[in-house]
Amino acid sequence: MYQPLNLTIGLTVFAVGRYTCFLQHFLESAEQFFMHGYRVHYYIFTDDPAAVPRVPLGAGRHLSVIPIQKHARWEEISTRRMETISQHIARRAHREVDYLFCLDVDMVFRNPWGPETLGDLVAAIHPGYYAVSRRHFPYERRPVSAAFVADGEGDFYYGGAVFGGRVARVYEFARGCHMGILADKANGIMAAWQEESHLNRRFISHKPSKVLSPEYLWDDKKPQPPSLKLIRFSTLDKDSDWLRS
Ligand SMILES: CC(=O)N[C@H]1[C@@H](OP(=O)(O)OP(=O)(O)OC[C@H]2O[C@@H](n3ccc(=O)[nH]c3=O)[C@H](O)[C@@H]2O)O[C@H](CO)[C@H](O)[C@@H]1O
Ligand SMILES: [Mn+2]
Repeated sequence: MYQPLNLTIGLTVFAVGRYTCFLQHFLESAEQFFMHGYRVHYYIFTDDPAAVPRVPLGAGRHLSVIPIQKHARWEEISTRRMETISQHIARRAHREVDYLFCLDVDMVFRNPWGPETLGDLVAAIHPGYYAVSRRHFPYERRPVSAAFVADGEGDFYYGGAVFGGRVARVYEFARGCHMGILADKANGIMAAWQEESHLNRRFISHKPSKVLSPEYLWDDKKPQPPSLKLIRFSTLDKDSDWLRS
């Protein structure tokens, strides 16, 4: 239905330090399943451009490698993404894409991810919390944090590994999260789940126009429940200690 609009879909992904090892599988699976038939622009942010594999791309699909610096702590690498994404949209991506998805790299596509995921502002339900009552959501609960969520607030707990939408909306969203992260940093605080906490805070005051089910953000460590018919995008089981050392 969106095809006549001739859209370009951007995808940002970060591969810093040892996380470059995920790129091959990520990109190959994206070529197979992500937005088939659309123009796609991958933006790969990495401290090691030479480590980006040369995955053959289909017609109308582009890949740009954007060098970034490596931060020492993994929490810093992960949370800095909000700043980098918003700067990248302002400088460049706003001219190049209509929609933008921002995804974790330690993941793989297993089934089609298509135009049904397009919306002004898109979030995905975290696979660990779709069947859990709201009071168990792991929101940041310290009032001193900019990511603070009071009891009784919030509809869903979203995963930090997937968000997107129209590029202008993603800019505002990522920038807002970055501002919260900066405020916390000034106070010497790291939110409970890093940028995911800020993302969840912001989605309460700026509700997503579309919420993706855990089909779009699964975790291979979990058994597939009968209610989940199709796994489209899933976290690989990984050795976090090795990756982050
Ligand atoms: C189960 C769990 O614990 N989940 C948390 C963890 O997700 P994850 O364990 O999925 O985080 P992660 O290790 O995948 O890091 C997030 C992303 O940052 C990039 N990256 C990170 C580190 C690095 O050295 N190099 C690099 O490139 C990469 O794109 C990666 O996919 O962390 C997230 C954000 O911090 C959230 O808090 C999640 O809730
Ligand atoms: Mn991840």
